[in-house]
Amino acid sequence: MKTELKETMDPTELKYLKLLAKQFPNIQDASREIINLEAILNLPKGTEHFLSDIHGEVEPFLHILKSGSGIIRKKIDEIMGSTVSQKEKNGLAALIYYPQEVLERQLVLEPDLNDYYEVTLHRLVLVCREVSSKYTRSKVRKALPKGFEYIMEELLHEQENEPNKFQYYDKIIKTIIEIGQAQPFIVALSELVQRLAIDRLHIIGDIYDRGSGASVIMDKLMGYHSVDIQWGNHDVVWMGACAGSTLCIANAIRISARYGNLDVMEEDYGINLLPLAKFALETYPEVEDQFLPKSKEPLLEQEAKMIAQMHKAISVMMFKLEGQFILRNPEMGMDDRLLLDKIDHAAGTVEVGGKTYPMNCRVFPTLDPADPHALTPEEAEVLQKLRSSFVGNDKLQQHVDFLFSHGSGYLVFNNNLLYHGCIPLDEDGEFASVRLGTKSYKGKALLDKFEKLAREAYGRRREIGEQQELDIFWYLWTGPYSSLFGKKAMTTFERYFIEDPEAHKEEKNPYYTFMEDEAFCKKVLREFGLEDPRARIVNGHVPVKVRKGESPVKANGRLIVIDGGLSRAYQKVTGIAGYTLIYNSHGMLIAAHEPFQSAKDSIENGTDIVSSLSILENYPGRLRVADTDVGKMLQEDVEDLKKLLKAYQLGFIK
Ligand SMILES: O=P(O)(O)OC[C@H]1O[C@](O)(COP(=O)(O)O)[C@@H](O)[C@@H]1O
Ligand SMILES: [Mn+2]
Repeated sequence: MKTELKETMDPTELKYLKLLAKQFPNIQDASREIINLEAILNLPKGTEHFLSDIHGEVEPFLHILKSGSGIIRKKIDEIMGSTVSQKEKNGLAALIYYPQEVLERQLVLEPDLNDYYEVTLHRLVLVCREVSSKYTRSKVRKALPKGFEYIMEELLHEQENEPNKFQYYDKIIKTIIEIGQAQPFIVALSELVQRLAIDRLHIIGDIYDRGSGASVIMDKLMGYHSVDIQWGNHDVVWMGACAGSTLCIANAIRISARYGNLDVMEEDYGINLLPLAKFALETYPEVEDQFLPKSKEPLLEQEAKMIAQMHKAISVMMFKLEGQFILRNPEMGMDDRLLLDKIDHAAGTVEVGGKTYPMNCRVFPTLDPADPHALTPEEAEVLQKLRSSFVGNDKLQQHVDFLFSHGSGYLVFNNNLLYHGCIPLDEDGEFASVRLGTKSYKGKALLDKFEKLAREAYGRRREIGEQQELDIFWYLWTGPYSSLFGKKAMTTFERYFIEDPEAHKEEKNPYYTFMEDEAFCKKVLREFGLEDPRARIVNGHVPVKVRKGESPVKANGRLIVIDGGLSRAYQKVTGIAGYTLIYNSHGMLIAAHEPFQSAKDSIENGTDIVSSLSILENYPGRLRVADTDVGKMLQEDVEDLKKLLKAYQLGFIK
């Protein structure tokens, strides 16, 4: 037997097993690990949570995150059934989401606080047990808050239904209250429920722009236990801005001005906008309506006026820089976006796509018709100052570093393909072939190349002398074959300066027609190595117009679009406040969210924002860790360990 194995054992394999033996130096250790891994493989698959197009809307984002898109409320229902009133269940959910705030209110409202604490602690432990039941003890232990680990473990694993254990269990809870630790304990348990309810968070792009809270959202994501991000077109603008692209910087400021968020930009990132303000006040004394901010809160007239002036100043700079970008990158095929040179200043018209339109504005004091894309010395100076504010910005850099370390252009994860925009197609539905440098790329290779170029540009940002080296970020924002943008052109210029809505239309890539087709989606999935009939594409970027009868589920369930419009500015178009997706061991659920009132409303009235959770697919058997990507790796580990065990048993390794 021994010789037989010796003859068949590959020397490289033996070498590998000897290395493995350093980690598991004897039969007992290797056996224990095999048993441990086999047990993990049989646990139910962890819950994944998908969010997209957050667009700086921090309050609804946090609420969706805290509530696990309704998963926690569902668990409460399952545990409490109809033994507890709806009102109490809502109250418990609100407590789990906002423990500090709810407890503060209870201090005033509750006639018998100790009784409230006791009931609440008992209930929280039940919920906590339920959400932790999917994990190994060791994983739960690692998630336990410092200081409370021991007691929490006791509570989570005690069988209080056993008569001789009940008193012990009950005493722990009573003592927590007696020694004045109920509040911190409730907070810790609530946060633990939030933490354990979701095993992995996926953000399908567009964290930035429109709303005011992107920086807070990034901080939250950086502290989250397990997250990946697929870059959105709005995110790459900020990534490019951080790398020093003046064009991306101008665009980030333009959008912040458009939505009245310049103050947040100054407060959150410490961007010094004074040079821009000074220049704008001197250069554009008149206010034009199209540059007034679309702000949720009414602004003081004077403030709105000043933002409008800055908005116009930075937009003109952006159009000039975009013109320079187009001229230095002829192969990118964006000549049709050269528009400043198509303005007839005397007639007050502009020619776009062979059609002449009247312009709603004739005031372009910094524009030289002979050289329309040249910056004036003052504009160049303003941009240089803004650039140094962005490039030397520690906080922005931390956020963008995180977008690079935890983000990518697309992701294949547990049988799903995740990306923000699209796979660029030709008119006939074939993967479009795009020339980048000396070669052409299409399908997966194109997305890989985009990502590689962005990573390289960011990695080299400190050595970069020419703006051209950062142009990949602008192409990803608005290029006709950008996988993040997915449209032929962005009509920003037209939407500022031409009244005719015909000129504002943006033509979508044929992808958005083909995405409805099951055979096409399967082809995309195959391109990314997903052959399983249950594989799916999860897409963001295009608001689902529920109001017009659109559905987030396309192509017989092979593709799901989860941009329902968290962005408040888009809710009138969509009719709801966004979709999110849950993928747990039972299957997939889509949560459709109603517009979010406020965290205050949830705290005071127990209101939630999930309007409905609908089942997209229910698997007949439960999915196990063995069915996941991590599970596949663990299975390989088990195989290796079994070989090691055999090598020990047969004496190849002593
Ligand atoms: O409504 P706004 O903020 O002016 O933005 C409109 C622009 O946003 C875009 O839709 C891109 O943003 P999204 O990625 O959120 O769709 C452009 O295509 C369009 O020109
Ligand atoms: Mn987008």
